[in-house]
Amino acid sequence: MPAPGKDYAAMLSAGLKFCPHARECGACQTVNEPYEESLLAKDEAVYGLFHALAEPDAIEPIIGMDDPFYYRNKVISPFAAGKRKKAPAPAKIGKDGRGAKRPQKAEPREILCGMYAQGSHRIVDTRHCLVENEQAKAVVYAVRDLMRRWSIAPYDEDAGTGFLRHVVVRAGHKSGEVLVTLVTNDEAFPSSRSFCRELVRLCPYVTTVVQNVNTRQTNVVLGQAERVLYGPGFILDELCGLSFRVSSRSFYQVNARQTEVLYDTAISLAGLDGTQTVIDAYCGTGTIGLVAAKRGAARVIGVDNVESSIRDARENARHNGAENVRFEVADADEFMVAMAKSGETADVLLMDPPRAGASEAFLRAAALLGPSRVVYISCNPKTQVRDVKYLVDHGYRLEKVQPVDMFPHTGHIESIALLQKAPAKAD
Ligand SMILES: C[S@@+](CC[C@H](N)C(=O)[O-])C[C@H]1O[C@@H](n2cnc3c(N)ncnc32)[C@H](O)[C@@H]1O
Repeated sequence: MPAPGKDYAAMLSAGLKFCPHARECGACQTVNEPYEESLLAKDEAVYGLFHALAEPDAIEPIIGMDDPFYYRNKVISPFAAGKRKKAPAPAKIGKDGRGAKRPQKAEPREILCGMYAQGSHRIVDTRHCLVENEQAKAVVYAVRDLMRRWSIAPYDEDAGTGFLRHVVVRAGHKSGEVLVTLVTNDEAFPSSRSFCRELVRLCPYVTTVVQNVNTRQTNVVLGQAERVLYGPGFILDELCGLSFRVSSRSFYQVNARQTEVLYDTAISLAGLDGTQTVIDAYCGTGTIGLVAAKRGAARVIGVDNVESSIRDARENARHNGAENVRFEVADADEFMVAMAKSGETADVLLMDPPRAGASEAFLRAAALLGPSRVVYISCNPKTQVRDVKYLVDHGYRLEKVQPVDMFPHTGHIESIALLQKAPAKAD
């Protein structure tokens, strides 16, 4: 077999996938390399980080995907004006007027969409992306075509002018429902109803469209204000046999197929036997906590600081018939500190913080609360190992590290660490 990554023509003729945008886009650093090699590199990185804190056989090899393509169920694209097309050279006109042509209308500027090239705001057209959900990607290009036809101006980030800034598309991996968020630079959206009607005609799998208004000059994609333009304003999707509601601003894992593997692994590491109180810290829409509630937790308390996520989490509890759960909107640090002070107890702490990891205040309160197990899910093992070390220094043992490949072809690593409270030392 030819060495993939070295000879693209050979790769294609061997039936292997090849990303034509890889060099320019830069989001998937290893997409044109053999998948197994990138898994080995991730294994080495995790081993390098954790080996000083755990027994060598406690660090498991990464769980990869059988089919590591088109897995991203969330697709984001900016819009911007491209270069104006060159005007044709003026025709030579004879004295008798021969050669004269009617003046041409100025060509409209191209509208660019796709992804920002790594570390820049230059848009690369990534139509043939190998990791994004294909239906969601088609929506991006349908929106771009409608912008052209309806003369909707793309946003100009330097001048702060133009109308459509971004589109964010989320596809339910089991339900097939698709949520489209149009991020606009103005609240007024004339003809939004006919725009949505046409979008749904072009992409009939779109089940809801939301307008998000972001008028600030910022790199943050979403603004605060939203209104539903079409459909219910959220999609439903299934994970681990439960149904989840996902709305525009709520966190939802981008690789749903591997999320099931991640949650199955985390819940089995939690060792639930029907008696435990479980905290689901940084719970998002309550997904992992609800799976725990259905698989052996006596009681689950979830906390997240995004209001819409908690609204979704409560709705998710209701429509999955989970009565042994409670979700709170709060800062996770404040929640943990209050919980530790109140004298309440918890047996298992499930935690899944953002890339920055947990704060020392959170970890101090966790150690004080003293759950017998901590199952720490992270999308950044560098901050995870820092936090694990804190817990190891404060009475816990690192029992297992299980990486799961949530982001194939990229350098990103997701891993689960299981910590167990070490027995108190006899004096
Ligand atoms: C990696 S996501 C995990 C979500 C969820 N466990 C899941 O699997 O879908 C991190 C979550 O932390 C929340 N978050 C970030 N900072 C927080 C804070 N200081 N307090 C509470 N939640 C926070 C975010 O809103 C987001 O939902």
